Amino acid sequence: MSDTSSPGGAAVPPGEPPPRTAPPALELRSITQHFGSFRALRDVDFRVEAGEVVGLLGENGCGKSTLVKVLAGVNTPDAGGELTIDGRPVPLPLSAGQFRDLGLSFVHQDLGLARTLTVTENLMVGEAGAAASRKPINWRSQRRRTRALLQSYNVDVDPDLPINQLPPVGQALVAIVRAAEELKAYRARGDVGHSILFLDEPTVFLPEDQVEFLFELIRTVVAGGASVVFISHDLAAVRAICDRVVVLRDGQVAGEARIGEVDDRQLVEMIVGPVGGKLVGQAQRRAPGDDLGDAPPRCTVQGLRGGRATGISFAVRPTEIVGLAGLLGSGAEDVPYLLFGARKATAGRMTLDDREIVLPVLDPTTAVRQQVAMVPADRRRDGIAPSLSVGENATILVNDEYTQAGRLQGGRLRELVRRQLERFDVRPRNGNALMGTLSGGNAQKVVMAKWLEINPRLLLLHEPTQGVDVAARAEIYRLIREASTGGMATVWVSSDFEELATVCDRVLVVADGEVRAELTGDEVTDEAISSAVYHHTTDAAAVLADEVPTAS
Ligand SMILES: Nc1ncnc2c1ncn2[C@@H]1O[C@H](COP(=O)(O)OP(=O)(O)OP(=O)(O)O)[C@@H](O)[C@H]1O
Repeated sequence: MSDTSSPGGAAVPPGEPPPRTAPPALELRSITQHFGSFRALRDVDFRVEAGEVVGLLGENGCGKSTLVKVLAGVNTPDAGGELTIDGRPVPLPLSAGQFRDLGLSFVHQDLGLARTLTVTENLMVGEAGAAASRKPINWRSQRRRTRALLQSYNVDVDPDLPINQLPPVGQALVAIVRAAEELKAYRARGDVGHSILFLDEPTVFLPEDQVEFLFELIRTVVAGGASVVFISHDLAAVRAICDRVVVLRDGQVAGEARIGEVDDRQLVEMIVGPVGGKLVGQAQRRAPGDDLGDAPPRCTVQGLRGGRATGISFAVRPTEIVGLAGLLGSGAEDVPYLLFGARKATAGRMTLDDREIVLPVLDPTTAVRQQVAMVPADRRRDGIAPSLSVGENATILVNDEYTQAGRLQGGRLRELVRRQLERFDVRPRNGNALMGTLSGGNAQKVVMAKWLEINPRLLLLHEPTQGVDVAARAEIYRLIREASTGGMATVWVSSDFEELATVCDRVLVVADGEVRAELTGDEVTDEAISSAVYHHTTDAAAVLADEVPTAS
């Protein structure tokens, strides 16, 4: 760990802390934040030097988003905290929208887009608000400008589509473009101080092949003289783009380091404490000797069509975890939704044990009745009810089993929730907390708990560990492996090939809507999956423009 001062102006090469010559671009001191009696932040000091990319790391629920929301004017911290920007004190709390005048710009975890408005409408929000003119909006020229703007960032989304009809990756790219444009507009005012872009888990929605887009954007932002705060659980991404990391644990600063001075194990130990290092890279593959034998398939899928899938067939045996790997647009990401009936298949049959399911007429209610579970990628939209309690969310699918003479058995349900929160290490361990107040990763753990409670025969997963911290991720791998020993068949779709290599018994490579290759046993490695995916994809530059919506 080092003194990580750096100068004003230029980007700092990793591992070389030069002497400090200018005040930090931003400095927070003694920030404490209570929510009721719960203390989410305690005496946090945090600074960002000019031209620096700072990684803000820590376990799910440690307070990263809470700190960022203090700067966004969303949270009102306790009295006593201080903020300086370019050495000038700025009184706290900040008012809503004040961040724009301070040169701060945000991509929040929930992206902060107006979901029912179009891409064009979202990208002009700031501009329209700033323009005092009362002239009617010329939509045709707005759309043209939006298209040109998106093109300048190499983002291929339809300006006329409402945000909620874009896939998560498209939504994330729009939010990132909007934030970058806000910074540009601030700098264009001239005679302004430093500017800072805050990215709260931006890689969550970005498949591997889109992450480089984000890095390029960060480099451009820094080259333009701005700084970036990068919140992520993706340590490879942190290592690739950050100069320095600051780690929070339980709402306090647990340490900081220049990225070149710590290896992965040290980084993980800074985040989760000494035990954490043991968890990293721990494969959750089938135990030696526990082979699948010649058990007949539990689930067989034949001729699945819908979305980008043009004829996908495969089988999964009891206890087996089968990964589907493909680039965005390959069709792999459609499979869970089609097999759950969340999106209508145009053709295909699934056999689950001895029951045949005609996929084009399947709906989610029937799927659940057949003990098919699905953890969607976009949990904010499809996975949780934010205004219900954590307990209600976790038990919503099994209420019938806890009802007697038309009345819910409160005591038994509370006991179930207690066990679920314990098993999935959900923090805080409070079943009465509102789901919407949970941190992103903890919300994902509740979604997993909810689905595993129905004892699935078939578990469908789409990016199940996005936004989940490194220790909790290892725990989720273990819990799914444990649940599968009861005979559950699992289909795991992820753009994180390292994750597939860690958990899957077998990986199917999907390209152009079909299964093109199969990797088994020792072939299931990160490198082999990646190479097979690129080898079999004829058009690796899959586009977003004609991407289908992720769920109905
Ligand atoms: N508005 C709120 N009301 C009550 N509790 C809240 C509120 N916002 C956040 N919290 C709590 O504060 C703690 C910190 O949450 P925060 O979202 O900052 O975590 P995080 O570090 O960003 O986690 P993750 O990596 O999972 O996104 C959590 O326990 C969360 O439940």
